[in-house]
Amino acid sequence: MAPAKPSSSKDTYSVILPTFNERQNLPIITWLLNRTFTEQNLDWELIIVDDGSPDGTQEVAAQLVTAYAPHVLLRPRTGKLGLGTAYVHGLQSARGNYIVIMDADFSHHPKFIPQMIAAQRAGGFDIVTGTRYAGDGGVYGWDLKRKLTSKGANIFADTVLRPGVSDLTGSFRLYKRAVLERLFECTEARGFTMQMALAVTAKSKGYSIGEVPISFVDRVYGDSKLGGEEIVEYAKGVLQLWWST
Ligand SMILES: Nc1nc2c(ncn2[C@@H]2O[C@H](COP(=O)(O)OP(=O)(O)O[C@H]3O[C@H](CO)[C@@H](O)[C@H](O)[C@@H]3O)[C@@H](O)[C@H]2O)c(=O)[nH]1
Ligand SMILES: [Mg+2]
Repeated sequence: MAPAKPSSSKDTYSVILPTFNERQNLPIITWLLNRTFTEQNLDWELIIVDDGSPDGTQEVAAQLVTAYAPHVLLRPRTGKLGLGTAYVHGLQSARGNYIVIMDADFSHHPKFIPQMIAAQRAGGFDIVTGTRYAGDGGVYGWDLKRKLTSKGANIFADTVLRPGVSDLTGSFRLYKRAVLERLFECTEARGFTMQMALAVTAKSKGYSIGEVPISFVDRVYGDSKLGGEEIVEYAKGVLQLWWST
């Protein structure tokens, strides 16, 4: 799909970037985001929600706030409070009418953002989700166990809930701000289950979801924070949603 055409619209895109031990990734992802939005002539901001990373991520973020002023904001929290509440926290400071949620470790590459914006504009979608499991999308660098976990999680949720979204666990998404606010209000899940719960709830409320195939490349620096506990929580979350819808 063609990238979004340069625009002089009044739209503002707020990128919410949760970080935990992303000192090495943060400067490069910020540079790429700045280049991407500048090339597209789009108004943008980056909101870094760091949870007291012991590796010094916040010190790096503070330098980026100065270097990219006024585009970068740091909204730190004192402890590791999880991905879902980090999004909610970041949204409180966002001024954009569109919100991009993504990871800081390059598994979600900024180069896909113009395609997501173009898809949103073309289809008028409430949400556009990056998908690893449709079209040219794919996953690179994961071992077999992680690939099976991810694919299995999607098949499980799709079989139980039938939402018609090809990548339910992916978190690289563009939302209309009002839609995300509404979904946060009516979705209890705040762990790794949240991505799936947001997509399923969105569908049940009649919001439209477009898809853009993405290449998800495993991180080079740092470690994933996904563990066995999150997988059990995910399975419980699918069943709870099934029960309540
Ligand atoms: N602030 C904050 N950030 C966090 C926390 N835990 C993780 N992060 C940040 O959230 C992003 C994703 O964390 P990863 O640890 O890299 O997750 P992953 O295992 O690669 O999982 C990704 O893929 C899954 C789908 O397969 C997604 O479900 C998941 O949301 C994420 O995108 C990274 O930017 C990481 O620094 C936390 O407790 N607090
Ligand atoms: Mg990752």
